[in-house]
Amino acid sequence: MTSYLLRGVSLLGATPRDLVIADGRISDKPDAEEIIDADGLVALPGLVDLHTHLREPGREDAETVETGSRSAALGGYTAVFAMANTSPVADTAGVVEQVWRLGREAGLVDVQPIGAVTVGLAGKQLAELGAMATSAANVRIFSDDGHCVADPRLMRRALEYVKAFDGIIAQHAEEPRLTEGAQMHEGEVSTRLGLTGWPAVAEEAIIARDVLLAEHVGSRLHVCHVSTAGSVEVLRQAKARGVRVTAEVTPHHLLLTDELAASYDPVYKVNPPLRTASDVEALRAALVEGVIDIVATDHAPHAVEDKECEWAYARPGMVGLETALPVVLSVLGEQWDLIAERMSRTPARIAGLTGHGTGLAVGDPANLTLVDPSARRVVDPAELASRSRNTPYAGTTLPGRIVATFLRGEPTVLDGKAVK
Ligand SMILES: NC(=O)N[C@@H](CC(=O)O)C(=O)O
Ligand SMILES: [Zn+2]
Repeated sequence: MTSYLLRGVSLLGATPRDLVIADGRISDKPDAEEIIDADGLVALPGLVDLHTHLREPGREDAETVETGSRSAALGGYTAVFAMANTSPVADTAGVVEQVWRLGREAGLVDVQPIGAVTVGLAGKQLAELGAMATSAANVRIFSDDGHCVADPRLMRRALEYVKAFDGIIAQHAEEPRLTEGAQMHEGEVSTRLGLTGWPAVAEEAIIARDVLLAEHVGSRLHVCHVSTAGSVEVLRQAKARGVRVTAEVTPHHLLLTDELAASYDPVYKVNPPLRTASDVEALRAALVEGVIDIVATDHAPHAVEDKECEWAYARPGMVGLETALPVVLSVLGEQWDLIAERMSRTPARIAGLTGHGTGLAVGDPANLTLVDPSARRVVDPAELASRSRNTPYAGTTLPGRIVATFLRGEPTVLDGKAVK
């Protein structure tokens, strides 16, 4: 295993120093076989994404575990959690083990499968949560993401079931009766465009219900892709009462608004939908404050025929792994410790993922990423490593370039390029 000396690297913005990586760990050895000039680069613990769609098995034309892993590594990630809405659905030990094994074979990031809460994501009966938890994939997070676990009795039972092993139910909060036929955020813009709206209350009502259920059961709830100011207030109250709830926000909900739907370009169609400028403002404040715990990408690759069509027929979702850190940098500025907290340490802690999200101290596993904060890049969809091109940032200039990523001391990205 090659050892590396990162010359003049800044740990989270601190005074530049040399950092040695040897035998897969941060080392106190004085030198190394390879020297990397890290002048002007900032080291962050490798990013951890709790919400990635990898599309394998079933839609390998949109993404595979390998292409998604490469996209993740290029974005500075060393671990991603793969959502269960594949085909077949990841609702058995067999499928989660398959995804886990494919991740290990690709060897670019640690791929941790999320198991479905209900069989086939159909919301009717609980999936084999226990079998997935005891499988080689060691599943601790369960989600029907893409669908809401709308039945309150099933949600209660799922929370009760995972409590035994301190598991988490990650909810896609969308009351389906309030979003029938919805195409975008319900508000001024949807009225002007004549598109059916997805009201904020469809999200807020489910979060309010679920924090009460989680409180009642004493179990852990995680709220996926929080998108409204009202949701932030529900979470704030629940946390103040001591409910075991955590929440994520996506980079796109921190930057983009529903005004973009006026272009009718389906690249801006996503669930939950892009909201208003005042929601964006509330989400940013909640992330800084910690009412929202983490940033998660909701990387949702889609094939051209599912995206480049009429708005009403397009699938919702955007790719996000390769632009997440630049978007967050543009939103938060160079608050490196906060970025490390929200994109690496806290997601690792929520998931109970050891070896990731560390302090980059001597002896820690060398899972880290090097960023050039002074670089600015124009996003070109053709340059993405993801198999899909549905980025809302085409032609946008974003700050920060991910120069290198290390997974247990092995580079997965060097000089901004994937190593394999
Ligand atoms: N976010 C999306 O718009 N789409 C996701 C599902 C989801 O996260 O809800 C997908 O799987 O495409
Ligand atoms: Zn979702």
